[in-house]
Amino acid sequence: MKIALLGYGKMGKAIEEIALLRGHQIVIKTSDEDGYDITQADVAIDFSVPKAAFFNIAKCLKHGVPVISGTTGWLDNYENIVSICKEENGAFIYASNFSLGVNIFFELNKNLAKIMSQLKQYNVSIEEIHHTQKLDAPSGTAITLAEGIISEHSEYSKWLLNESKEKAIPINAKRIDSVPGTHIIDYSSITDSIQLTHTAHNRQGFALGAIIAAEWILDKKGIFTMKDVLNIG
Ligand SMILES: NC(=O)C1=CN([C@@H]2O[C@H](COP(=O)(O)OP(=O)(O)OC[C@H]3O[C@@H](n4cnc5c(N)ncnc54)[C@H](O)[C@@H]3O)[C@@H](O)[C@H]2O)C=CC1
Ligand SMILES: O=C(O)C1=N[C@H](C(=O)O)C[C@H](O)C1
Repeated sequence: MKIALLGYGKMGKAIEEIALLRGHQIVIKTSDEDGYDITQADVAIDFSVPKAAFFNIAKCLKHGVPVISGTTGWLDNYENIVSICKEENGAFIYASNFSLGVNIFFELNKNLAKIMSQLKQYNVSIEEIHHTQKLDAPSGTAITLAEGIISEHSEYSKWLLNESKEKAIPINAKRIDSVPGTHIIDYSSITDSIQLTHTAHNRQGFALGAIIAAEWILDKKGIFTMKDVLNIG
């Protein structure tokens, strides 16, 4: 398939490498919002920056090009994209994390939250560690984890960044050198702690997941998630 890479930074380059190995063609690679004809592509993959994602995704949908977005930090505009996708009868997937491992981790997180909801002596917190170039905090993945806990655990109704309050899940964001992405869910009581950890060793898992999603969406119409693509949970 012919792929447009909207965002040609760390992720764009990792996606290009795996896409070529899988026999795909990169017809557009851009770090700008203009100066290319999106209709040359069968599918677009947006890994850009929070302020550019909405424009990039909307442009694809308005030109009938299915689009995958992994950009984080733009979700205030998610419902607008849903409306555009419906109006244009387009195809769209957003995932805060495209890796298989994290999508399994999302399911483990919800199952654990369901159990811990019965055990009020444990308090939950989330830690996310990323490289120092990351623009947004907390990570999109940490937000998805917090939302997963809130959906299953009656004690929690929101999350807070680097802050503890009743009914809120604290998300502690750390930025260290070149860490690709580590997420830790911690349930602690006075007597012990239970932790679930996902550690990305590099960006290949994110990149492969995004390409698998792009291959999957080619003949679809609608708004999907990685649960639809991977058929897990
Ligand atoms: N969902 C997932 O699985 C993952 C999501 N991410 C997210 O993907 C995004 C990109 O991450 P990285 O590649 O590490 O960042 P990066 O900073 O290396 O690359 C972003 C690129 O976007 C370019 N850009 C700026 N404005 C643009 C525009 N208007 N149109 C297209 N490109 C534009 C920048 O010049 C830069 O080259 C971030 O939001 C990050 O959180 C990162 C890894 C995995
Ligand atoms: O910016 C990154 O690098 C990553 N961003 C995503 C996020 O915000 O969750 C996914 C991954 O953790 C890497």
